[in-house]
Amino acid sequence: MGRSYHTIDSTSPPPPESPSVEDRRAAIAELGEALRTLVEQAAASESPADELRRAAALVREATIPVGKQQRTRGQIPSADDLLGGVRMHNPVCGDGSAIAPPLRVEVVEGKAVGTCTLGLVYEGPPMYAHGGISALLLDQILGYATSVAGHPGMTVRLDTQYRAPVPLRTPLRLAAEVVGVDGRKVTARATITTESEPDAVLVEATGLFVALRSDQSERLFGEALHPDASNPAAAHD
Ligand SMILES: CCCCC/C=C\C/C=C\C/C=C\C/C=C\CCCC(=O)SCCNC(=O)CCNC(=O)[C@H](O)C(C)(C)COP(=O)(O)OP(=O)(O)OC[C@H]1O[C@@H](n2cnc3c(N)ncnc32)[C@H](O)[C@@H]1OP(=O)(O)O
Repeated sequence: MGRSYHTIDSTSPPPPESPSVEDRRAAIAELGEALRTLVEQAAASESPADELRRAAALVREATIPVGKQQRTRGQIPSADDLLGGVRMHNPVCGDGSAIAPPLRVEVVEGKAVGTCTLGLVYEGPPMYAHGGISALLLDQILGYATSVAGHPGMTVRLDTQYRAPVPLRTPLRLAAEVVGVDGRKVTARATITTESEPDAVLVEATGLFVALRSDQSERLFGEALHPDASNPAAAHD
């Protein structure tokens, strides 16, 4: 993998050999699945206080092996492949993310189409998703649509219309497509529906994305994109 980690526990010996990227991805996904089950069951839990305290102690114990080798803010995860679109910890799609539903996205007839089910951990109004979570999902699928259309950029504007509440624990469908390109500015639209009623739009959004100039890309991401460049800031988190 050729990437060094900032080790916060210098007493622990390094592993005998680097496991393969595929094996680390599988392990990250396994941990992500366990974490998602934990946070969902915690959000839905009606267990008595002593059970919750026992769980808190177990979780603190589980944090020890996970924390042994940590990357800094300026280091891209070694299991990721940015150009290949692998982002293991993406908070919407990442298999390793405790907070990702995760959203599964594919391209269907030029549109980005996503599916997910939101658990009680995303609750805003009782029984329904928090509005910020809907915006998060929409921003992600809009970004995906602009990327697959060959116009990746950063969101500079996200207009969201909430027409009906998004039900939790109900299979959802998201769809997004690019509707306009004007130089570096790309406009895309997206919707959230349930899978069972794909014509009844619950939330819709229009996103404006701006493709970065190379100087902007360097300024914002240079530290992460050139890990070998001398950068004293990278030594600190
Ligand atoms: C994008 C990738 C870069 C490379 C990174 C490397 C790897 C990444 C790999 C994969 C990514 C994979 C997945 C990502 C998936 C989902 C992510 C979801 C998207 C996000 O979560 S992303 C985070 C939130 N996002 C921000 O954190 C942006 C904050 N922002 C800025 O950092 C600056 O805004 C910047 C640098 C973007 C632009 O720089 P700037 O603002 O100086 O604008 P600039 O001069 O370049 O403008 C050009 C034209 O856009 C117009 N324009 C600008 N802003 C406007 C606005 N708000 N409304 C209307 N028009 C606007 C101007 O008016 C001008 O228009 P005109 O040409 O007509 O004059």
